[in-house]
Amino acid sequence: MFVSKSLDVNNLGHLTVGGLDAVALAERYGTPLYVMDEDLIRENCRAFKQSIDRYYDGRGLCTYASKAFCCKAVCRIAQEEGLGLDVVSSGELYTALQAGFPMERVYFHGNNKTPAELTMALESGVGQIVVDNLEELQLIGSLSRAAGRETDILFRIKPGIDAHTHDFIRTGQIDSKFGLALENGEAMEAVDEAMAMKGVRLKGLHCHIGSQIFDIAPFELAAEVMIRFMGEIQRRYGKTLEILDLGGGFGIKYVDSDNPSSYDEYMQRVSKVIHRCCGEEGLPIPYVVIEPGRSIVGPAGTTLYTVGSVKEIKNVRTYVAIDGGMTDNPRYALYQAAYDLLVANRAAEPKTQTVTVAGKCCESGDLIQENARIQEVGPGDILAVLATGAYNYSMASNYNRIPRPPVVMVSQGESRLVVRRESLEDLLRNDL
Ligand SMILES: Cc1ncc(COP(=O)(O)O)c(C=O)c1O
Ligand SMILES: N[C@@H](CCCC[NH3+])C(=O)O
Repeated sequence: MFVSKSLDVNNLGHLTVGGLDAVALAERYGTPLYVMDEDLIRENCRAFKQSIDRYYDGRGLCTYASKAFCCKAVCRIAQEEGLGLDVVSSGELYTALQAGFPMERVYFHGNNKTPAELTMALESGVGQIVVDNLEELQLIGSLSRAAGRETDILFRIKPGIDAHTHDFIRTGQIDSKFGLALENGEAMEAVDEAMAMKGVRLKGLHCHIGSQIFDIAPFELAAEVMIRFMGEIQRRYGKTLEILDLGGGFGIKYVDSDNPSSYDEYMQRVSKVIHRCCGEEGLPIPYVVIEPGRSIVGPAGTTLYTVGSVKEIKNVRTYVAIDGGMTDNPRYALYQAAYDLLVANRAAEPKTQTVTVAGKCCESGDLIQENARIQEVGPGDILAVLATGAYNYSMASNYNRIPRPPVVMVSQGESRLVVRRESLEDLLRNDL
């Protein structure tokens, strides 16, 4: 009935998230409110971990891509579930450090890491740095040598694959700001430089072909391209790379028409390709890393808003205005992302009208969804937007000086605050 198994309807006809009444949560914590089902996050972590253990005989790692939703509580969950962590900035790294995340299981990504970020990563003992470009390679080399150490690196490779997803979240093709291309030789040039360089140890390769991808075929193709390149490196240098990081990108169900493949099927099919290609190239099976973000936290999140005005413009459309908007969920404004929504206090009723849900920012494009089917709705109702656990809180802003909403985790029938609501004083904390 719902896009996420976290959701249900109780005998009051209210939406429940992780078994708790959404209307009661909205009353207790206020709106807008992000609610995350901790049990579902843990279930997703375990499903990925078990799968990778099964297909690679325990020689692999599921790292959680923290960009999807980063706070101390989620880093602790990833740690407790035995996952690694993908970070892309000093802020995400700092969050992981403050959460006590084991640094050897951290992979540091990013297409333009600053010298300060790289220094912080080296000083914190980050396990692997995923190098994006030649300038970064030089920088890591010199920082490592100055510190009298050797740093384990992977190269981010563009496998030249065009995955079917929104243009802004496609990253595997040659025209991408991320990584080193194979076609024009720059990836091998980087390998040559790394092999000759003191201060770095080339441990492996990484690719990430995009996000919200439903087909398994482009992932299989990427794995094959990467193993072939590992074979080339082996023949050129007699060096066997140990790690193959295949990134994340697995699609989730936002609306009924979305039909994601099972993650286990993805793992099985990709591992088959890896086993076959390694056999053909005469390579041992590498330590395989994956980096799901959206698929771990996305389905676990629900955002709750209070409806303010309902503006019916005859023969045009009906705007339902909420007390949040693009500041807590910019995904419709950015990608026209589809979401399922409902009136949480009338969740059992049929959806009888079509509305546009608008935020409160001074911006006409501040919409959460257009032409959304929804129950009868009026001022004071609680509107729920479903499957908002990924790239909502983490992409929130303070535009119009709107404070960011809090995050509540629900687990085993209890709720707890894991990120406080920003206060007006918080908004001024850096003003002089
Ligand atoms: C390098 C890298 N790894 C992992 C991810 C996580 O992707 P997703 O949230 O789609 O699983 C991303 C974001 O697309 C990424 O850029
Ligand atoms: N932020 C994007 C995805 C980018 C993934 C990060 N590389 C989204 O909301 O879909």
